[in-house]
Amino acid sequence: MFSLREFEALARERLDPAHYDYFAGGAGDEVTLRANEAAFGRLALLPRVLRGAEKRQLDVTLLGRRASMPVLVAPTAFHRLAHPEGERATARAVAAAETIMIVSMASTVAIEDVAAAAPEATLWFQLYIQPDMAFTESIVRRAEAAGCRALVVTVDSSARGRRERELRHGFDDLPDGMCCENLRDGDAGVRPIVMSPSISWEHVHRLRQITALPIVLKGILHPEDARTAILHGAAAVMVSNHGGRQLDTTPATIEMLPEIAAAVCGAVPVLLDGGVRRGTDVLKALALGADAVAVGRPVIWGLAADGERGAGRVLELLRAEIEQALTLCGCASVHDLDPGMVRRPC
Ligand SMILES: Cc1cc2nc3c(=O)[nH]c(=O)nc-3n(C[C@H](O)[C@H](O)[C@H](O)COP(=O)(O)O)c2cc1C
Ligand SMILES: O=C(O)C(=O)c1ccccc1
Repeated sequence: MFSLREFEALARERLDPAHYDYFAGGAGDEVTLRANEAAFGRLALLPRVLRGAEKRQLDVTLLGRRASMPVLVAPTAFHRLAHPEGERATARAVAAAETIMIVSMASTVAIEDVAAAAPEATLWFQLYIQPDMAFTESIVRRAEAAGCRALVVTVDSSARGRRERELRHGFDDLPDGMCCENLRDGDAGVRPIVMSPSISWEHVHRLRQITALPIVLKGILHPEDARTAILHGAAAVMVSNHGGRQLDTTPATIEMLPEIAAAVCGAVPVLLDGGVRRGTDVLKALALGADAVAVGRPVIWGLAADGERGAGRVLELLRAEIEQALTLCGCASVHDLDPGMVRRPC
């Protein structure tokens, strides 16, 4: 396997078609799903030459934790649909790669068990704020106790995206023996995840009173919301359109990045996900103002192909591609990239 795309092809062969389409699909006409990847393709890298740097530095520090490269694992639900070890395998691959896994609130392995499977991994916990704030607080306590280092609050999901591939397969529940383990509520069983239109900045404010963990807001697309996020004490913002799975026809994330980076103006780290498939995509995002990126589907394709090894291989392919592209761009470090190295051909 020599590229992330080959993993997707293999995953498609291996997975139940309903599960493949759950992972691969987007909302509506999948305009945004395609736009995320296509927008990277329209950008050109403008390399510098003869800058004589022997070694390259890929590591970054985010919210006080080192990652060996500027690539995180985005939160994605239901890893056990891709591999029996599920999120345990992903976390082990992330620990070996020395990067950061954002564990989905909708993981099919409980956050405590993900942490136990990979004690060395840096884990952040993704949260959909539930209107029942007492229940939200109990989930936050579990994430804290499991050793998660940040809360990544997803803010692009005031309703569930309408994904026609899921509707066509009638995919609306996990198979027997699998559930959202983080949603267990004592004798009440497993609660459904509520995506509520009532969630507001006020809830972010209340969450900050509940926990001392840094709060990352995921799903920011409007520069004005990036400014508001900082005013509300966000420790980082994540530019994301949920991989095209929520509101269709939003812009590609890489297209909004320059404006958001300008609005944030270095106040907090800026992360980006959506359509990152190559090391050159990572360089473009860093050049345009991201501190790091995250990958969603590619990790699932790796997991489906070969469990921990496959997810690990996906991360190592990206690392090798980043190192290669940095070298050819004349950069000794990921910090040497700047907006002048990215061109949009007219
Ligand atoms: C199958 C799948 C499940 C996802 N589940 C979640 C989730 O539980 N929480 C969340 O915040 N984002 C979720 N996302 C969105 C990802 O975090 C991320 O924004 C997106 O996948 C990035 O795009 P990429 O897949 O093109 O890399 C999911 C995405 C996919 C593909
Ligand atoms: O599928 C998704 O994109 C997603 O975010 C999600 C949220 C809750 C449960 C399952 C998946």
